[in-house]
Amino acid sequence: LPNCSFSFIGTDKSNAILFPKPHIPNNIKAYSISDGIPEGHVLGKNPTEKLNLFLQTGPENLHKGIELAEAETKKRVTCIVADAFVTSSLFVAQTLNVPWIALWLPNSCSLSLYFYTELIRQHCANHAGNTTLDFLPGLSKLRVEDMPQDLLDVGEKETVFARELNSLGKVLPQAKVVVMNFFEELEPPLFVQDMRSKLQSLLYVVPLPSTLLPPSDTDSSGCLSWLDTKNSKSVAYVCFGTVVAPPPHELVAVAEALEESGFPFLWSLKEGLIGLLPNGFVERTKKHGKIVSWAPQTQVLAHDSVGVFVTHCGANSVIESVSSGVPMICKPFFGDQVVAARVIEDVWEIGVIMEGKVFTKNGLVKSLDLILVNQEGKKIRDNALKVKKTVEDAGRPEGQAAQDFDTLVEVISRS
Ligand SMILES: O=c1ccn([C@@H]2O[C@H](COP(=O)(O)OP(=O)(O)O[C@H]3O[C@H](CO)[C@@H](O)[C@H](O)[C@H]3O)[C@@H](O)[C@H]2O)c(=O)[nH]1
Repeated sequence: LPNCSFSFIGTDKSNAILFPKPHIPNNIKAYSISDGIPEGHVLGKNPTEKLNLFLQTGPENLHKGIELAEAETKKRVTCIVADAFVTSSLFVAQTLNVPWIALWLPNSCSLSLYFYTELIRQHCANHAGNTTLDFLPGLSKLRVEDMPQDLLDVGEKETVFARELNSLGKVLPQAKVVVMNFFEELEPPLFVQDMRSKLQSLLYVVPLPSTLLPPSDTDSSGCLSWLDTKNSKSVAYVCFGTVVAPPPHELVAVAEALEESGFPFLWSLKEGLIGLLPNGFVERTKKHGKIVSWAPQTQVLAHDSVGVFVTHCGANSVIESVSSGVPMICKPFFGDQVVAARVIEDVWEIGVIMEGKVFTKNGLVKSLDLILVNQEGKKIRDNALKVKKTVEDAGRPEGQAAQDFDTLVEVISRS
């Protein structure tokens, strides 16, 4: 839409990361609003603290961003496209009398939970952890133990972030469009049907097959050339995304498992965490292991040498893994990650969840053996390749993603 102006409202910090990047078209301009973090406040370890502080700033903060954009462009805002859980953006859209388009960026299936909150809470209060939630359309494999804590916390325990999420069942039907960051072709059909019956419009936009995914930043750490020296499907790639980190004893268990199993491994591990690894681990595993603080993940997963992804199941990691046909060993931490892990293990059958959702040396060695070499893992490996094929087909010009993209462009340009 070269004739439309897009004002991207973010915090100073997020804009500073995004906007120096190449490929940003000229008609997108960034405006910064408050991140809600009080001056001098030191953030704790809880990954959602930042979100809570930002969400507390409410609609006034967003209004300020819109005022900045309107003053500079001398144009009126005609449509708001926002992260679904920033629900105050709906109120801003209503005040301005413009359509609200909500983006659901976490793992897609987790959206269902916010339409069945009360039923889920009752079910969880009365059933054991391994009981399935048979009443969830298309997601009857989900279990009580897979339910995000944020969904179950009520009263004083409910954070601002949780409150926003838990209100989505009422809020999202007011969106002109809800956009999923996933492939409709991989969703359980009953889930999609159920969501469509509750929303004005549901579009599946964005991801393309791995070959077309935008490249991650350069391979300055030499991951790809290192992978070139390894055998096909032999390497375990380990990465837990940008937000979470396993507790120290689990990091040690991962290291011990990688050392004991002897499989080649590539580990993207934040610099500050290397000191937590067992003494001498880096030196001892130098021959078959490589640790970097940032890997070009999309290309790593698309590399033929990678045979398994040890992941926290963040939505982008899942998309990148399924696009490349790489089976997963799942260690979800919170929220949508836990739901995705269950879908990976029990719906697509392209991976396994760590027992008890905890890393232990023996547990991880067992899972690596299963996926990389054992005959019993063949079905998982084959399924991962089938899923890759589905994604490739879904990304073709005549596929649903391309059609939904055109529909979204039309909705925005008409508003
Ligand atoms: O060394 C690295 C590490 C990460 N990445 C990229 O960073 C992104 C990480 O995204 P994701 O897998 O979604 O993880 P997080 O950013 O940690 O995920 C947060 O955001 C997701 C999307 O809303 C949610 O699904 C998660 O629960 C939440 O933790 C991916 O594109 C990776 O390719 C790299 O390229 N190299």
